[in-house]
Amino acid sequence: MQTPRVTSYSAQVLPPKYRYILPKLHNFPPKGHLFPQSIFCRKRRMASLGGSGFVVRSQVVDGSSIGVDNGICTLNEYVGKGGIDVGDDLVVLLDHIQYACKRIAALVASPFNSSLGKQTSLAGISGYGRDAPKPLDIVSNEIILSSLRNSGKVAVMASEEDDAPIWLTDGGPFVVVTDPLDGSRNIDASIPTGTIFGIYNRLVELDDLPEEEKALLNSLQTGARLVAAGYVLYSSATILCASFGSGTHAFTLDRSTGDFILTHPSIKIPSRGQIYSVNDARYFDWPEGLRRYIDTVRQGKGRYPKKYSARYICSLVADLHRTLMYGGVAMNPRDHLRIVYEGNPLSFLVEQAGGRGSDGKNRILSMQPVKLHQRLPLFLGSLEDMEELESYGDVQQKVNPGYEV
Ligand SMILES: O=P(O)(O)OC[C@H]1O[C@](O)(COP(=O)(O)O)[C@@H](O)[C@@H]1O
Repeated sequence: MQTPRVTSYSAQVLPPKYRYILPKLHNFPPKGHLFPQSIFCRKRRMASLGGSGFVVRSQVVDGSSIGVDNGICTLNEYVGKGGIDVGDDLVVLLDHIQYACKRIAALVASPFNSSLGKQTSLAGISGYGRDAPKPLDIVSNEIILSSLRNSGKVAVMASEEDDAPIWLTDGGPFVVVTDPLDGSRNIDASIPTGTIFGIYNRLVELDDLPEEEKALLNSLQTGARLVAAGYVLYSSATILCASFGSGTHAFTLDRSTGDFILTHPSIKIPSRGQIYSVNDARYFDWPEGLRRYIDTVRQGKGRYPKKYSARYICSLVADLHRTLMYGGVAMNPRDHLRIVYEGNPLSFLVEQAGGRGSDGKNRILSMQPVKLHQRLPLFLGSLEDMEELESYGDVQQKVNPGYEV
């Protein structure tokens, strides 16, 4: 199996001449979010669930009712004309992303995934060291690429697995950034993994630039420009969590019908959690501020007078999903995760759920990426926990020795 690797464009760095221009382009088009507030999903009997007691609670999102007691609402219905109506182009794109993620879900759960993982010809691509793409990353990347291409709606795809963005369709209205299979180092132990994606509008004012250049510039949009973002968690359940700019909503795959069903409308991250999530074997490489913060909250001496617990799966999507559900902070304080594929989409989801995403100092969504594969410290979580953490000032891990695992 071959992976297309494009290497030509000068290290995928934003050329200096654009550093001032790109943020200005970001006023186009105005981002007063695309979608109307009124949300209604049509009723459907839960035939396939056979009265299992599965209930989508009626909730209020921005004053509108969403979900129907004892009824179900699929992702397609949610985003379609009877739902929030994100527009036909985005509906088509989401349908293709869903399909790709169902294929990846099947792949990671397959009895054959471990033999795939042992195709050494695909592993150990030189120069990547510990971050060498695993075969399942590569297959997942190809699945997503083919779905985006087939959608006809994507001008450019930038993937963590590719050196450069891939130009797909002239006139495609969207730009998709993705980490096709995050946490894949866990796959042999059947620990959860996830796909992360972000969707931007194509910047039409760049259309006349050479392909490589416009592909890069479109991919380096700030997170504040996201039209939609999401992750798919491959775990005991397959959960697609997404935001289209008005709240964060999770849909669970019903394996009997193949539909993603709205199960967690309008997720609100608790303003406080009692959980911190970090690889604390790195404690001795942390700066003083981060050590003090963790020492303080685990003794119950922080602003919230309870002892915090540690939870760390080492699979970003899973750690974030738990954080959205229970609150707290999920962090990787070293320069490891990437702003374009992980930082921006996940910060968008957290903010839409009422939390905060930062690099320990700055709001992620306001940062201008200057490199496609730019890495940064990433802190995502409950508003009050994040404020407390940031008040320690010095929380970014600057030394980053080569960890083996
Ligand atoms: O080794 P660390 O610093 O704990 O990093 C673990 C993190 O790296 C990831 O595995 C992503 O790294 P890769 O992009 O190299 O796969 C996340 O899923 C996880 O949260």
